[in-house]
Amino acid sequence: MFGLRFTTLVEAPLTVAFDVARVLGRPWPAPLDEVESVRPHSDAHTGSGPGRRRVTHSRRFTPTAEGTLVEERVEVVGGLPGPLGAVADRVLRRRLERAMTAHLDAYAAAAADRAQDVVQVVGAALVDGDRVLVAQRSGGPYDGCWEFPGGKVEPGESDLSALVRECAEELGVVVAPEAFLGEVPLDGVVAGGPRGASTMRVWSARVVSGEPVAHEHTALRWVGVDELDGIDWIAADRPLLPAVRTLLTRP
Ligand SMILES: Nc1nc2c([nH]c(=O)n2[C@H]2C[C@H](O)[C@@H](COP(=O)(O)OP(=O)(O)OP(=O)(O)O)O2)c(=O)[nH]1
Repeated sequence: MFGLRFTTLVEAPLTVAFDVARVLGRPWPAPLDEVESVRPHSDAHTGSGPGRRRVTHSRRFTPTAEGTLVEERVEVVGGLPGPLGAVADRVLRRRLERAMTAHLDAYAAAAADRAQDVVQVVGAALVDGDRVLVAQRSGGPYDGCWEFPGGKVEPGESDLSALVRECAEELGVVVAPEAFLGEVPLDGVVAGGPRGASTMRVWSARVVSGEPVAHEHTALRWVGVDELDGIDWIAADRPLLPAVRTLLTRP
């Protein structure tokens, strides 16, 4: 019995990191059965391995400021008892390590490549003391819903440059991004891409120059922690609220 753990940082949004991992599968021939799958956060598969062993392969996808951190665990149980079994386990372990390392390099490159075709959205949780700025969308499918100021990242643009540019265009202010708060999958079609492929990545930020004015939204509001839940948010944004609440209540 032994276990292996691998971590890979993928320059791709959560959804792309997850979907590409699923397409590529794993670098050994025996198929595994799915135990669970929570797109785009985790999956686990199990099945028979060589020499009457049982193999379980689980993956967890975590958003970070730099990209998606993919943690993989391969657990191998069973096999021959005694010293012979220990030797066989060592050989299999080395084979799996080599195969997984090559596989993960190819995977990271494929996911980064695929990410080029998926338009990303960035959002700013602009904080002033114990309040955060929310903006009411004007027109389109989310007309009247509230959101974080932000928008689509342009080709070749970094997430943070897009965040600063969008806040300047939408609110007429200069902002300084601070902490990465999280990433949520967007259900809809973004910029004509595949449905459900894009995500929004949100940072906390502060206004360093100017006073926010609604250039593109119907209205702006500074809200406190008690008002957060009652707002008619775009549904995709709700999973970010615990992180925003923490921002507003920290001493
Ligand atoms: N800005 C923003 N967009 C969000 C949020 N939640 C959410 O699902 N979205 C979706 C709505 C849109 O499909 C997409 C953002 O596109 P956008 O229309 O705001 O982008 P943009 O400012 O670049 O707009 P445009 O130049 O194409 O008009 O992300 C949010 O909190 N803020």
